[in-house]
Amino acid sequence: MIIGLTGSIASGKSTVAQMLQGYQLPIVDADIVARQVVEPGTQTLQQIAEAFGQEVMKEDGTMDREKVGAIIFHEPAQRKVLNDIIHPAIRAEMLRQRDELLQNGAAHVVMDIPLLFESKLQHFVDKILVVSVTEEIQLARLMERNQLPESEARARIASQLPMSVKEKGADAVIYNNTTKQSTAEQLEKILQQWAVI
Ligand SMILES: CC(C)(COP(=O)(O)OP(=O)(O)OC[C@H]1O[C@@H](n2cnc3c(N)ncnc32)[C@H](O)[C@@H]1O)[C@@H](O)C(=O)NCCC(=O)NCCS
Ligand SMILES: Nc1ncnc2c1ncn2[C@@H]1O[C@H](COP(=O)(O)OP(=O)(O)OP(=O)(O)O)[C@@H](O)[C@H]1O
Repeated sequence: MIIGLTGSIASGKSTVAQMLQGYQLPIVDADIVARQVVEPGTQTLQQIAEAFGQEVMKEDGTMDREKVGAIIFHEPAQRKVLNDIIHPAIRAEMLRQRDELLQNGAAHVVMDIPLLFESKLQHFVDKILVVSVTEEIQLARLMERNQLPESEARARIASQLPMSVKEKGADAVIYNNTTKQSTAEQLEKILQQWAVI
């Protein structure tokens, strides 16, 4: 079974992904792939430098993530420019990693895709698991984790679909508002229901 793990920014996807790894389930992580496809020397990075200018490049030849983030989380048109360049590369690499795991005998693969709904990638997966939090907790955890002022954190949250839309499209929802223990218990029940464990 291919499980799509999604939710909004700072909802707790990585936290749940770590728990899934504890069940020996292999993960394909879109955020990691998004870093791999812009490594120095890639065509994708070259296209980003052409579109956004040399000022988004660091001296060591890597992409300045902070600068790109400051642009694209505030300007929808610029976000589309970046997405149009980077998303095809991310998709191709994610499918390659998924197929490699399946060929190597994995019975189940988890695909951690923050923008699964925004990018309409439901067809990539068999079941969709959404990690949900209230906006208040999401905001507090995002500000704390990324050391962001409230305005920056709100801009990032606003750049994604509302949590309620993601919950509607889910096969199962984990409510990650309280303890990690509660989250782990909800996850275990879902995996049992889906006969993954
Ligand atoms: C803008 C970038 C450089 C900021 O880098 P940074 O290290 O600060 O954040 P990171 O990559 O860890 O992403 C954190 C979270 O931001 C959200 N996010 C990232 N990109 C986007 C986007 N284009 N639209 C909406 N939300 C996004 C996701 O929830 C993601 O999990 C980076 O996020 C990026 O390259 N984004 C484009 C690729 C993409 O869409 N990634 C999301 C997964 S496919
Ligand atoms: N149940 C919880 N209780 C307390 N803190 C939590 C809980 N779940 C997650 N966190 C914390 O909230 C922050 C966001 O969680 P996490 O990084 O797992 O989210 P994410 O959905 O993967 O985020 P992103 O979309 O940005 O990659 C982290 O600092 C994490 O340690």
